[in-house]
Amino acid sequence: MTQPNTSASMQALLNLRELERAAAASLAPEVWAYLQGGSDDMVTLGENVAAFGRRFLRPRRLVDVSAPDTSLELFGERLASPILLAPVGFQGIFHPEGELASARAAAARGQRMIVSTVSTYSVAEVVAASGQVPWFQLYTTPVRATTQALIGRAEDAGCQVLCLTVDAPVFGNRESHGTTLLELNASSRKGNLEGLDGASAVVDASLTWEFVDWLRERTRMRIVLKGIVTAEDATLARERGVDGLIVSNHGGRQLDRGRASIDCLAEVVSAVEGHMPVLLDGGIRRGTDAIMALALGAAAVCVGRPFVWGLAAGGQAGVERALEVLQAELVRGLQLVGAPTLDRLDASFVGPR
Ligand SMILES: Cc1cc2nc3c(=O)[nH]c(=O)nc-3n(C[C@H](O)[C@H](O)[C@H](O)COP(=O)(O)O)c2cc1C
Ligand SMILES: CCCCC(=O)C(=O)O
Repeated sequence: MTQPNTSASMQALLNLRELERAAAASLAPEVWAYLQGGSDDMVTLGENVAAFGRRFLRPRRLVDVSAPDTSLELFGERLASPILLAPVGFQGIFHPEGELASARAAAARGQRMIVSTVSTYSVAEVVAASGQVPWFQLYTTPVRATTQALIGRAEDAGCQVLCLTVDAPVFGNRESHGTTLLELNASSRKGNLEGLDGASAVVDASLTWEFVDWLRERTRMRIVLKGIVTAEDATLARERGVDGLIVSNHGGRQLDRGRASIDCLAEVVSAVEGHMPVLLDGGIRRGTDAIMALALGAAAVCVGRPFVWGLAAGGQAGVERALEVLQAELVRGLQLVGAPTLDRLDASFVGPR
């Protein structure tokens, strides 16, 4: 049964699980499988969520939490919330308004969106529709001139932050959704790549750290590497003068049997020694998950599937609801753990069982 796209029906959905159920009912089975799926046996996909479940909060008492504030400064910008919308490609398959709806919702809530290279609508269309300038996620084609033109489009749209995805030299083995990704890549609209030569291949198996230098010479955007999961690579990124990192395993869709994102965070944070912000994505389903990540050193977090559940269930209103639910959980969680502002959080708030 398809849900009516009204704010009122979205308001009735109490948490992300309910939005997930509504999304499942709205999407064709192959689109649902593409959204939910991962690689191989989907061990890492499950771990991303399970690893939050193995951690517990250590709340502090008798702290004045009457004026909670979730704002933060990131790359010279004041953000209202540390929860960002992760880059998710081909959003037009989840709802006809795709990224335009997601971006309008993000703008309405003062939250930042990251637009994928393979977005249905171009980053310029997203800016025009929402009035918000997103971050841009970069997949590279083997043709450097094409990549350069793509970066130019992001710059022309006003983007200040470029997230280079580094966990996809090839695509993961997506048994759960068969050839859907390849078909999408071949047949879906990709607004950012229209009119560019050699734009059908969006990954480049020959990419190395030299490409980060290449990027640095060609753009003034901040460069963030998305997909770093080890201290070793965090150190290399720091030596290359990268501006930020996103600890991520691509929502368990690339390498299977890698560790959960939250299990990779501490070593990455410790390797960068405060020299750049470290973000995290993967498995965040409740405000308390975000609190754990922030307490363990993440400057901010991104959610992927959760906002897409909203998009599928109710377009812009659905994305707004997903973001609203998570933000309300974050605020209440901060009050209940005794940390009215994000800078009060540290690792002492998280413990094992
Ligand atoms: C349907 C789908 C499409 C995605 N497309 C992209 C993409 O185009 N670029 C990218 O860097 N990551 C992509 N990702 C990964 C997300 O940015 C993010 O790392 C992941 O979804 C986070 O995990 P979560 O879904 O548990 O929040 C995609 C994820 C999903 C579920
Ligand atoms: C061209 C690939 C984009 C989608 C993607 O990154 C994913 O399905 O995980």
